Amino acid sequence: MTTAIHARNLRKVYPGNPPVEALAGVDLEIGDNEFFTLLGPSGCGKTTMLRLIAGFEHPTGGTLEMFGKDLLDLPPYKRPINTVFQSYALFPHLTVAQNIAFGLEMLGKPKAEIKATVDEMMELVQMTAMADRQTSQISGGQQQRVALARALAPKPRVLLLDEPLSALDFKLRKEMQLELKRLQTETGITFIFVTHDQEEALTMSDRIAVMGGGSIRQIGSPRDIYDRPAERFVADFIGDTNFLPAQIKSVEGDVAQVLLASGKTVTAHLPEGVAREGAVTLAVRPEQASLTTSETGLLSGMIDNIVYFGTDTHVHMTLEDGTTFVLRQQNSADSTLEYEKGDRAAVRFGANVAQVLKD
Ligand SMILES: Nc1ncnc2c1ncn2[C@@H]1O[C@H](COP(=O)(O)OP(=O)(O)OP(=O)(O)O)[C@@H](O)[C@H]1O
Repeated sequence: MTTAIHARNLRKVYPGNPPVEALAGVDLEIGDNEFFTLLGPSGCGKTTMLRLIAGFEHPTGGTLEMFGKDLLDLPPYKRPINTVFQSYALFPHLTVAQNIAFGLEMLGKPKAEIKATVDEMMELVQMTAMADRQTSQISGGQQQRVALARALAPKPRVLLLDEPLSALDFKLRKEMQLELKRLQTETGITFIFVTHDQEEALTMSDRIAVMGGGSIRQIGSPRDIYDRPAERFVADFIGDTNFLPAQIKSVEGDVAQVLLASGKTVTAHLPEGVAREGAVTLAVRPEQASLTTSETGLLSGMIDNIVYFGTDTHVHMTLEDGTTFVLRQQNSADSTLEYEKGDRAAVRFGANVAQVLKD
């Protein structure tokens, strides 16, 4: 993997009383051609990271390189980087084509080259038919496409995207998620995408960095992050998770035998850097568990509520030790839930499904 962006011990402290440490020493390598997402709750430092890469802010400490060259000495306009913001900042009185051409004209490109690039970009974002419309007369989704085309037109090596889909409605956002992924694949440009929406991150990214409190808590593929969260913060932030108290009985490599509150034992995955003995917390996703009878299950309890969601049904339980547990069962023509609210039942999940967490 060729490294596009390399941050080492990157720090940013905003002055104030008290000062705010927005980035607390971040180490990060983003590959060329990657769709890389910075995901985390509000205030965790995502935008600060983007602003440092773009050059709108200077770090308090650490280094930042792009394709092996120091970025920090370069002013923003000399960095082969472009940004798409949440507000598209288009010129409403200019046409689609003029908006896309604007940056290229500022760069002093020859007329013929500008025309060819604008045509190519309109084709790419499927806006050719609307070339002569003013951007005040197109829909939000179309404006988003124009903003993307304008940012891609100077052919930056890295495109920064700061929550670019958050102003769109749910259906359009879904469409644009696929569209963004297609654009990234077709152009081969490194995309660094910032969002606090976990579903957006999971559907589009090659890799995700989950941030919390100014540092990176875990980096991995969407599957790694979802199936193998390394710590409670990540498991809690991404998707729904059941947390179960447990005791480690024995460990072999990355597999642990753990004792549940019911006295039954189950095999769980043990990530690096997690306690290899004593009391731990297990994470189990709602869709990875199923209902069964008390004899065959791992943990018994009472069904508190059953909620129908159309595509699936959520079963809320209180286990014998008082822990709450939610299961999710997919609905289909031949699956009917055999349990009712108030029934006693037990929870079952397979070997290696549960994940031992760092607290
Ligand atoms: N110019 C500034 N001056 C002082 N503090 C700032 C400044 N910009 C950001 N901060 C603080 O730095 C921290 C990180 O902010 P940042 O905008 O990077 O977070 P974020 O993860 O992008 O949040 P959001 O999702 O809400 O945009 C926050 O505590 C924020 O209040």
